[in-house]
Amino acid sequence: MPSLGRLHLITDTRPGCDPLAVVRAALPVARADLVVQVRVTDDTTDRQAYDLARRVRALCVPYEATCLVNDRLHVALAVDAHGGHVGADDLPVAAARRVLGPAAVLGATAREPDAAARAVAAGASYLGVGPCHPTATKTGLPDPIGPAGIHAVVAAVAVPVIAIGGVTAATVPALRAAGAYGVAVVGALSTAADPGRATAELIAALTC
Ligand SMILES: Cc1ncc(COP(=O)(O)OP(=O)(O)O)c(N)n1
Ligand SMILES: Cc1ncsc1CCOP(=O)(O)O
Ligand SMILES: [Mg+2]
Repeated sequence: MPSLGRLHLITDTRPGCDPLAVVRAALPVARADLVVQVRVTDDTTDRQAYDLARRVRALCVPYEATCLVNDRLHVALAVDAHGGHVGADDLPVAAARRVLGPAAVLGATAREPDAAARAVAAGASYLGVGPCHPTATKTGLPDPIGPAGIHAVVAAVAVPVIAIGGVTAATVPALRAAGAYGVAVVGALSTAADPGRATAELIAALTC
């Protein structure tokens, strides 16, 4: 299993976005500290998801960056990704582990300590925890849990906790102080005027 990167770039495939351009800008800056999670909108076909994931996987190779696929684990297997990420509407964690196999990176979403501990017992190798802060990227989420909510989960599990939801370079220090191993971002990179520079700022915040 590759060591987990601290900066998780989640692809933004909403209209007007260019996810491959963002990945290309981030990779030379973050290199093996980068995890690219291929996440597509629900109306994306499996063929389109496969094509994007195949390209992302190839881009990651020279940088030894990790490539994961959100939700669609058959796409993860098809492109030989390092693993996948599942949440409450996806395959249960134990089933996802059976699909991906023992060596894969498997992330699971958890918002509170009990669910987090259950996800780890079922085979999650890291947890995506949030939303930490308000986000415009995903609707229908519960209230933000803040750094204190992150800390509660960190105290309950022994796997890396990746904080997600409204994360920017400015909010990283408090999340790290709460025990987050890393962060996952969509908008902080996909809407950045200069995604390479935004990547450098996030990496600097994560490593100081
Ligand atoms: C690192 C990380 N954490 C949480 C999520 C959210 O996953 P999920 O709850 O399944 O929601 P969708 O992303 O599928 O809409 C994530 N993708 N990555
Ligand atoms: C998929 C997801 N799950 C919880 S928050 C979120 C979206 C995070 O996007 P952003 O980094 O733009 O707030
Ligand atoms: Mg999901």
